[in-house]
Amino acid sequence: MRTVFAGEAIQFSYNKKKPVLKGLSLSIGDKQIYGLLGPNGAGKSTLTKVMLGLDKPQGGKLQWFNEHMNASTNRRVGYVPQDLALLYDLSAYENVMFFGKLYDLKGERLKKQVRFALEFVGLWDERNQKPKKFSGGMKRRLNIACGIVHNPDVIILDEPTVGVDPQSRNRILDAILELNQIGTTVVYISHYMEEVEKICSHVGIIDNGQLLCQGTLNDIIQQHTDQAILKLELQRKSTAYAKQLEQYNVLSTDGNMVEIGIPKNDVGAITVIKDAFGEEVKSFQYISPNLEQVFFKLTKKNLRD
Ligand SMILES: Nc1ncnc2c1ncn2[C@@H]1O[C@H](COP(=O)(O)OP(=O)(O)OP(=O)(O)O)[C@@H](O)[C@H]1O
Repeated sequence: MRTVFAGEAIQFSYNKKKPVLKGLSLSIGDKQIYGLLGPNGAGKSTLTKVMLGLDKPQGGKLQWFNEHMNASTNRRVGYVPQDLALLYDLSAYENVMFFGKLYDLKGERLKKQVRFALEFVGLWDERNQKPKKFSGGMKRRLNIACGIVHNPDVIILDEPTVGVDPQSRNRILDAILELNQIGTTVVYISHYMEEVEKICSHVGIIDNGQLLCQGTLNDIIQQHTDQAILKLELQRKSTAYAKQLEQYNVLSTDGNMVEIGIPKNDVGAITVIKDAFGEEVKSFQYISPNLEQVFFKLTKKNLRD
């Protein structure tokens, strides 16, 4: 696998008292969809700014495409910021043109790329409208078109689905998958665990300015989880079964709901527990180990805390 980004022991602080990135190392491989996860304040945006060369690290080493960052590597990286970066008095077409020109595109190539970007996000028919009339989802899609107009090899998207309707969200996720299929490496920052599980091939979890783990989605789930969860809905309040529940690894109880941790590859445990409660079981649900569990185990926080 070719590495497109390699960061080693990156250190960064806005002021001397409080380091934000504390010797963080991570690597992103060619054509990956790399999900960058971390609780609020973990340092994701700061890391992104350092990766883009907008902030200079005080220590460590970083390389794009096996080179030190320079004007030519910068041109190969696109960025879609969390805050919409649009010019509201220009049309959608003019917005994308503007960003294309910033990357030195000209003439026919510029026009072709603007058309490609707008078609890609499904806004070609609306190209002459001004974004102030757009819905939240359309603005987000235009933001993405501006980030991909120069056909970057890597695109970094910072929470691109925040505040959009489900239809636009699906369009955005499909567009990201399509971009990846045509060879673009994607760095995807999101607070939505289910989105990361749906589209990302690789995941890195950071907290407190350090990388806690990185790898393929499957490897991370396998390595950092030891149990699955069986959710039981019982006929009576869970307190009525206190004695019976003693022998299990009860994770939580709420009314007549009980969550029991079971060894992740021990499917037989489900039958044993169900049989033990017999008619008392109203319904049950098996939750296989997932990224949310890994995140909670490593950070002791929920992603949206
Ligand atoms: N411009 C700044 N000046 C001083 N401190 C900052 C600045 N920007 C961020 N910080 C601090 O750096 C730390 C990391 O913030 P950062 O925005 O990188 O985290 P994040 O993981 O992107 O969080 P979120 O998920 O909330 O966007 C936080 O403690 C934050 O308060």
